Amino acid sequence: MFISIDNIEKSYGEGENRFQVLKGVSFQVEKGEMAVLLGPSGSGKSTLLNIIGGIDTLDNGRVGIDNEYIENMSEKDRIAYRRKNLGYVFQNYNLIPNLTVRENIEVGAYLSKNHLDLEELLSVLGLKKHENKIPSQLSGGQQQRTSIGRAIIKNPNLLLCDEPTGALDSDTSKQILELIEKVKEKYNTSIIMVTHNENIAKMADTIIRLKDGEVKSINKNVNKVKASDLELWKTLYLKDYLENLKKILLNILLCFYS
Ligand SMILES: Nc1ncnc2c1ncn2[C@@H]1O[C@H](COP(=O)(O)OP(=O)(O)OP(=O)(O)O)[C@@H](O)[C@H]1O
Repeated sequence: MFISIDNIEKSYGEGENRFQVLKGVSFQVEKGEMAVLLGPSGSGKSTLLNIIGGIDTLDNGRVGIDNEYIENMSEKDRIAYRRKNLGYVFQNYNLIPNLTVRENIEVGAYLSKNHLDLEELLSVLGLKKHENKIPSQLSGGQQQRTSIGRAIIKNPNLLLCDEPTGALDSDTSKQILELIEKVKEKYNTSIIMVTHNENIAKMADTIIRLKDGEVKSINKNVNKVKASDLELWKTLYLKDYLENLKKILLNILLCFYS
């Protein structure tokens, strides 16, 4: 097994305020496979991703990539391990504001001896004509393409994506998901992607459902959908509809009690 997440436990706070966020989470991901972590807000998805990415620490359990376990390493080896194995894509891009697209991606290349070819990657990302712009001159989708480039240029074994389309409209979201799918197929990258969107999960090889810090189910996705065929608008429409309904009900209540 390529990526092995074994019995992860994590709590925040002390004494009476102690709150267990992850209660023994285990799953595996094969090389070149995409796993989606699906679950409601507060179920522990981002905490888990941050632990796998070495951004946060765990209380119990272990994370292994290709039989290397980060918990057994010195700080120096841990940094080298992160550089070699991990790329991170966040919802809010986190680009360096005064560097161009090309320079932002190049930052990732300096972290690896085995990096991908920058010119080829700029073409794969569809960013060739924007390469000399700085982030404030880009659309949200172009900024997210740049952040995917920065994460992937070092040719990591594992790409971690935390709600990568959370700040984007449905058309741009689809383009970004198509790009993530293309990267996975071209470079055989393993991907763990966090989302609360059931429709996005349909593109995964494996769907892992989390609830209250526990794994509720792990399913191989036999009816996998290509990113280009995902129906994202339905979810957004339902979300907008529920939001409007909530506002209407609140207004009725306010009228009633005022
Ligand atoms: N640094 C922290 N200190 C204390 N509690 C935290 C910390 N980080 C997360 N939590 C708590 O852990 C729980 C899980 O948070 P997490 O962000 O992992 O959930 P999530 O499933 O990613 O939610 P969302 O979809 O809303 O981002 C939440 O109740 C949150 O308040």
